[in-house]
Amino acid sequence: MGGRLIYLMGPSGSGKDSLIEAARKPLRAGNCEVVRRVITRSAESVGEDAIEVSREEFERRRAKGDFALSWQAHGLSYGIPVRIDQWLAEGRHVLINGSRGHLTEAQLRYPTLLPVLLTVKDEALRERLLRRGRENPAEVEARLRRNGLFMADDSISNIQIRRLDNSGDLAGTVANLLKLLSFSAKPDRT
Ligand SMILES: Nc1ncnc2c1ncn2[C@@H]1O[C@H](COP(=O)(O)OP(=O)(O)O)[C@@H](O)[C@H]1O
Ligand SMILES: O=P(O)(O)OC[C@H]1O[C@H](OP(=O)(O)OP(=O)(O)O)[C@H](O)[C@@H]1O
Repeated sequence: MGGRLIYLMGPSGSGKDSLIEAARKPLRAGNCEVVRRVITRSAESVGEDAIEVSREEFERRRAKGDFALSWQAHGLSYGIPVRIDQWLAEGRHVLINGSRGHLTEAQLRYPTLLPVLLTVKDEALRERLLRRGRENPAEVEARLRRNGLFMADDSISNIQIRRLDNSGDLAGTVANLLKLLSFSAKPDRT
């Protein structure tokens, strides 16, 4: 029986990377792999544990079929390595840092994926993005605008999405994620 794809999504700055880092060990212990994304983010940027490549290299890998899923946002390209298919076939669950804008396409390829939406109160989002300090103020505003578009568009709420609030402390969010997955990620529910 195959594993289940856990599709974590949420606005930039909501805490997806922080949550993934904090939950990595218990997820592994629960038979859930976390995949490193391939991103065309410049090498000097700090941030998630991702594989940074040039645009040319990204396109080369995409054309070669290296990605199970790929999308563009914030002027960057993001790819999910195709090795996740092997893990899923072996019965392991896989958690990915996904995109709200790519959810529909992702569901076409993975009909049983579990969509988990990380939310955070509006006022905290700008503050977190600014505190992270990776983007300049204009880029932060662009991310907030993008989030506003998703909030105004109810298309991502047409399917059953598990919501996880990260407005409080991270440890609480980790505990809630693990609780949610221990219930939802069982193979017999796929
Ligand atoms: N629960 C939390 N409480 C306070 N700060 C948080 C929390 N979760 C994340 N952060 C901080 O918010 C910023 C954005 O988090 P990050 O994980 O980079 O978000 P994302 O990956 O969704 O863009 C980081 O500076 C991070 O340390
Ligand atoms: O369609 P959306 O839901 O808006 O998502 C667009 C992209 O933004 C997020 O990345 P990330 O949080 O890494 O963006 P960042 O570059 O601001 O960190 C998410 O993981 C997607 O790759």
